[in-house]
Amino acid sequence: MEPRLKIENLSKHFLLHEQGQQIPSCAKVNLSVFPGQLTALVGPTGAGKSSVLKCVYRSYLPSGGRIFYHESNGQITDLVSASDHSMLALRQSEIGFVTQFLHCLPRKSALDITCEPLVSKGISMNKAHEEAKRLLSIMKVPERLWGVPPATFSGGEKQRINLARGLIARPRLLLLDEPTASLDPATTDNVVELLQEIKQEGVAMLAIFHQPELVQRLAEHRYELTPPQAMKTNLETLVS
Ligand SMILES: Nc1ncnc2c1ncn2[C@@H]1O[C@H](COP(=O)(O)OP(=O)(O)OP(=O)(O)O)[C@@H](O)[C@H]1O
Repeated sequence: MEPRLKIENLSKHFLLHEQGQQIPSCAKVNLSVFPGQLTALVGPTGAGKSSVLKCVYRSYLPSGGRIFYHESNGQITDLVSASDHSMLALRQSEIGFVTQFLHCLPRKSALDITCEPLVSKGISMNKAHEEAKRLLSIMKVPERLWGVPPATFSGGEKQRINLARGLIARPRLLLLDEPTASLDPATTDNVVELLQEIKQEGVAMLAIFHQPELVQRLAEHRYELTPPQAMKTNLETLVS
């Protein structure tokens, strides 16, 4: 089977100019993600797991390597060198990212926030509302909260909205950064079931889970990262 995502020799480091220091974040990462399967990123704190996801989504610009993504039109795009315009288009139509945190416009109801990705794909508001209600029920968000803006929700409630919104449009590649971190066991079980359901639909996933038990239940592949060595560098050497 062809991978939907193939990462080759990916590295990311940050340059702290004031301290004259280079902070390595991840290095020599090589992995593949296949349609209908989940690859889990594992490793200790600071090993660079989130940085890998951010490089794929291009919130971070990689320092080296290649990230090949197989688009729905058959084209293979290197996400390291793709234009910002192409990246935005892929984020809108094919690549989704669910983190622990919900960033959204104030004064929009939880239901409308959940619907947004479907509506922007041209699905009617009625259909989008129906699917959003199905997902919010699975996530055990109480119905009384559906019409309320999530700004005042608890951490766990916000995370449920975030997940429902991230899954509703069925991206072809789904990046998950500890999506169940503040959920109770019953809701976590529902999320696992939902992720299994969308895996069967062919969605490819690259994910970080806090609980090793979830890796065991959901992942076809594991990729272990080790923290790269911190380097103190002379900035003059770096820029020359
Ligand atoms: N924006 C940034 N600026 C500077 N350093 C960063 C930045 N983002 C990440 N790092 C550094 O890169 C390293 C890897 O961080 P990252 O968050 O990717 O690790 P992680 O494996 O996801 O950790 P955790 O399991 O604790 O979430 C850390 O040393 C971190 O301090």
